[in-house]
Amino acid sequence: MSQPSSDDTLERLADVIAQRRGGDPDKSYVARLFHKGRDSILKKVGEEATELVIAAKGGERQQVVYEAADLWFHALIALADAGVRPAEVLAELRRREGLSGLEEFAARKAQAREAGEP
Ligand SMILES: N=c1c2ncn([C@@H]3O[C@H](COP(=O)(O)OP(=O)(O)OP(=O)(O)O)[C@@H](O)[C@H]3O)c2ncn1[C@@H]1O[C@H](COP(=O)(O)O)[C@@H](O)[C@H]1O
Repeated sequence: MSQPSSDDTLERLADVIAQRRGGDPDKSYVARLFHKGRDSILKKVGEEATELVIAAKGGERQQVVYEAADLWFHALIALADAGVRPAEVLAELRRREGLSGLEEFAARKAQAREAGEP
């Protein structure tokens, strides 16, 4: 049996997060975080990013998976707070597919030079 795609997982999780918004903070972690407000959500994203960095430095594979899941989960809450769906982020990544990061950087630099920016 084939596994559902990761795109479905992010969309389904985003649906659950949207449903929890405005829910009882005593019954739902997501509701509690929304209740605490944007600063708390963004602080959590920063903490989870740092935890992923530490795990990746440590090099323990499974720990990296756990911390990346924590980061993606909290990033989805931040996206919901900003009114952005995962599909929009995935579409942006798809748009960048095949576009070399180095070429994009060089084009941006050239544009800035033409515009007389330092
Ligand atoms: N994927 C997750 C998920 N990942 C991590 N977490 C929680 O995120 C919290 C923060 O993680 P930390 O490592 O920072 O742990 P902590 O020490 O408890 O946090 P702090 O006290 O330091 O703030 C933990 O309580 C985790 O349980 C999650 N909580 C919920 N989900 C998903 O969200 C759905 C809705 O959850 P509820 O809103 O709780 O119903 C669930 O069914 C899951 O699918």
